[in-house]
Amino acid sequence: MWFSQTYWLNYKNLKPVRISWHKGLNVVVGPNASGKTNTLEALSMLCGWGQVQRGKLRDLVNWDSPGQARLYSQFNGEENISVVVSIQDKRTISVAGKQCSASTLRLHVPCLSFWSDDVRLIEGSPAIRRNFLNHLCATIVPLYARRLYDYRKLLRHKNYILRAGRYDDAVIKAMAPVAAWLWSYRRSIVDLLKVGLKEVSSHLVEFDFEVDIEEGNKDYYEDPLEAFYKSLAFFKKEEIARKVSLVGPHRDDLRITVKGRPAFQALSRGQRRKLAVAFMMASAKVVEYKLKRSPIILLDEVTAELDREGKEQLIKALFESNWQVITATADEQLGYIEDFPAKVWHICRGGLSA
Ligand SMILES: Nc1ncnc2c1ncn2[C@@H]1O[C@H](COP(=O)(O)OP(=O)(O)OP(=O)(O)O)[C@@H](O)[C@H]1O
Repeated sequence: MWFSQTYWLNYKNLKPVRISWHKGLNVVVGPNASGKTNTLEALSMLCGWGQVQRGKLRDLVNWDSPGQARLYSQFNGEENISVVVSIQDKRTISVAGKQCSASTLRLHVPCLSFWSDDVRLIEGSPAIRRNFLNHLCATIVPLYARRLYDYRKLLRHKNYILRAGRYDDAVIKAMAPVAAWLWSYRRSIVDLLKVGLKEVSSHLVEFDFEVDIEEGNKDYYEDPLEAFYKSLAFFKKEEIARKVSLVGPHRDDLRITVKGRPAFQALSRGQRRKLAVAFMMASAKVVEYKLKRSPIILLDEVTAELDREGKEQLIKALFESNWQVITATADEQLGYIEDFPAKVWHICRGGLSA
């Protein structure tokens, strides 16, 4: 899928403008605070995702013109559809004139984004890697988001009971099938992610690395349901003593190593950024394998901290991906790379132009 035309009104600092996007690689160049992230955020919302930073929906409406913010897009590709997103105190989405949910829209237009903080995928806490996996799994199967929500609700309840100094087998019984489902699904996606990483990383990273999922204190048993019960039995005393739930998908992590060492120790910042981008591109491959649709890729400040060679490698890899990629950068020199294979857009004070 790809954005063919967009139009926005009253969205943050963005000036109303009709844009006909290039089907391949697009680069939005502009100084700080010009509206690059806002542009990518508006595009991401048109694909059914939420705000980049937590806050009220009302904060997305232009401060000087209270009312509604409206985003429009025509998508082409595996399907030709028009999408309208209206934002005020709540968000409403319509696809081809009919109201629909964000998760349904995400299935029509799979979109993966990489925000400047996502470089922490390699060096940050396990929660960041779990979020990455959750985002990918939910893009492919909307039911995943529902199961995750149910699991988190049960987990909160279990922790509440543990804090009260009790242990409740009924909660465990309710949690077990959901935990087993999440573990199985995550593992199948990580297996595909490894295939995707093999395909994309040779163009992007010059070092070998290993990836695997580390399931939250799970003992090895073929059947994940059995593994959940057996691991819980093993950790029961410790859970009661520490008053916290220690076994389950909420403790999962993606183990990323280079020559047996954690990647965050073994790699420079630029290398970590390249590896994070490789993960993002590999996840786009997974979406393509599973949904049989080309994903749209949104990248914010992805070339920061890369040397000239790294930037050229990345641009080449993005160009050759055959996906629609829209990337934003403050790096004015990027557009001047020789034979630059992208459509360059300029943004200044919220006004986007060719
Ligand atoms: N609701 C709003 N109405 C009007 N302006 C807003 C609103 N919300 C945010 N802004 C402004 O949008 C401006 C641009 O933000 P954005 O994050 O897109 O910049 P950027 O081009 O990505 O900058 P940087 O290169 O520094 O990351 C900010 O200066 C912010 O004050």
